[in-house]
Amino acid sequence: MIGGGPVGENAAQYAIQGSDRTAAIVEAELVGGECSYWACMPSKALLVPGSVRTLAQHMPGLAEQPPLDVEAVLARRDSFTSGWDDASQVSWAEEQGIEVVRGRGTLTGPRTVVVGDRTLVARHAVVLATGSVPVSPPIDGLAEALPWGSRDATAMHEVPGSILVVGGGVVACEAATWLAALGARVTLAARGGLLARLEPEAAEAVEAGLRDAGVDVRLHVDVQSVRREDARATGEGHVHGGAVTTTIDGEELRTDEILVSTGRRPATDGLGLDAVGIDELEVDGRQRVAGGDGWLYAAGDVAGRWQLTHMGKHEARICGEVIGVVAGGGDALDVVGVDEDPLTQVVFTEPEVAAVGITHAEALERGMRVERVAIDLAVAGTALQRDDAGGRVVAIVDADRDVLVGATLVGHGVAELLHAATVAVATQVPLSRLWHAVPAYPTASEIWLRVLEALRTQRRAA
Ligand SMILES: Cc1cc2nc3c(=O)[nH]c(=O)nc-3n(C[C@H](O)[C@H](O)[C@H](O)COP(=O)(O)OP(=O)(O)OC[C@H]3O[C@@H](n4cnc5c(N)ncnc54)[C@H](O)[C@@H]3O)c2cc1C
Ligand SMILES: NC(=O)c1ccc[n+]([C@@H]2O[C@H](COP(=O)([O-])OP(=O)(O)OC[C@H]3O[C@@H](n4cnc5c(N)ncnc54)[C@H](O)[C@@H]3O)[C@@H](O)[C@H]2O)c1
Repeated sequence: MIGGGPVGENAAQYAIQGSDRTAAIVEAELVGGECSYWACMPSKALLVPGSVRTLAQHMPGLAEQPPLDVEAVLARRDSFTSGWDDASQVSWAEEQGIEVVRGRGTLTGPRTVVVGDRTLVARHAVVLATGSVPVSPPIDGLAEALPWGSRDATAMHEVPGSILVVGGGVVACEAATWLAALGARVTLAARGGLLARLEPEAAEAVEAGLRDAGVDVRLHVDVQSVRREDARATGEGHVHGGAVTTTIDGEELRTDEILVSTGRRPATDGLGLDAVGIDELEVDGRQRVAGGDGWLYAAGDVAGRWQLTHMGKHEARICGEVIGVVAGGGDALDVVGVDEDPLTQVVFTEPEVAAVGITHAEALERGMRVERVAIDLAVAGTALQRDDAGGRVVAIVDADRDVLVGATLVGHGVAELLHAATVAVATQVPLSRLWHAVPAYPTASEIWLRVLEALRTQRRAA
């Protein structure tokens, strides 16, 4: 494996488990990758305290909430990143029989990876699991201002008094949420709307939530130039010098810091793809790289299908299984591929967004005869959980096959409601059967009964 993030770890484990094969993970930084140290884990650790406080604020009987104790929140975040020490993950790899090779790996020929002065030659396969790197827009003066990236925001050691978050995707929305909860004055500037790839209900609710939290949300704007006279490389997670002046649609904004969260691209620089005759990295449903002659695989962010840990690990499990089957003389096609598997995602903002499968717009693009149901997230189970319960559920149905192909929930705590919809979408259970899956009372899951009832009403009216 080149790259020891969650995907490289999982692919290695699945490729060798139950066999006498061996695996090596080549890792340039920390085993556990971006996810463990600068992405999923620290970001969620920073978001949970704010979410708990908002819940308490809407729960009669709980004392008035003081501001968050920033030091305690950052210390808890540090415990989730093990102080940026990967010793436990290295031990895990070694226990699985996986060797960890420190350094940057480069392909130099078929099955051959060079790491420093070491050359590793794989008997069966090489898996590219190098993740992704942030992209920075070509804004005048931005690079010279030494802006924060997502690593600074997740590994934050001091909370800037004020910060401009550039971008309208998941990183921007989540980072604006935790920065505001921790006391920063936040402005968010995006060139489009928020969370553009999700149902419009998600963007509307997240925008309202950010505004409620005091974030100045500026959408469909042009960030034209950035000026920072006193830019200093003070280190990751520290404010990088003096004030930043940003021109947005001709208007100047002065903040203590600026965070760039404008997307990521596959980490293929310096990987040596040209040495093995590959111009562009493309994978099939079994994670085999096109043009790789059967020995080269890619999974996770670098493979370019999606940029999510759980989806990358799903690819890794299939990739590892395929490697094992092929090494044992079998056919890769014996393993069911990932092609048709639905995407699941949770955006951990206030309110949360949880989505599976395709949106209404995607269903129409595919030429489906589609039914869309959108109802309020209002059942006894949600109302009991908090006084400001609310939100929406959108269900997308393929009318010809009578199956759910997409669902989006927007509301507090909806993350844990998603898997029921995921099971329905992934297994394509006919809705007539789903009617017999009775949700317990009074739980939030009753919302799925309401969706089916709304669909019946809609059908009767049509
Ligand atoms: C702020 C933020 C929050 C996120 N939150 C979530 C979330 O809540 N849930 C979710 O599902 N996803 C989340 N993501 C996305 C998630 O982090 C990625 O999808 C996931 O990390 C991808 O895993 P990976 O193993 O493919 O890559 P990575 O985790 O990036 O790991 C790749 C590893 O490869 C190493 N590497 C790269 N090149 C080389 C080389 N040439 N030689 C040796 N090693 C190399 C890197 O050092 C790194 O350790 C978040 C992303 C960000 C930025
Ligand atoms: N909870 C989660 O699962 C989670 C959390 C964080 C990140 N992620 C993953 O990480 C990936 C990267 O996230 P991201 O938010 O960086 O990327 P993204 O592609 O989701 O969003 C990029 C945003 O930046 C905006 N943008 C681009 N150029 C701009 C400019 N010049 N000025 C203003 N806005 C500009 C785009 O319009 C878009 O809104 C996502 O694909 C997501 O899957 C997941």
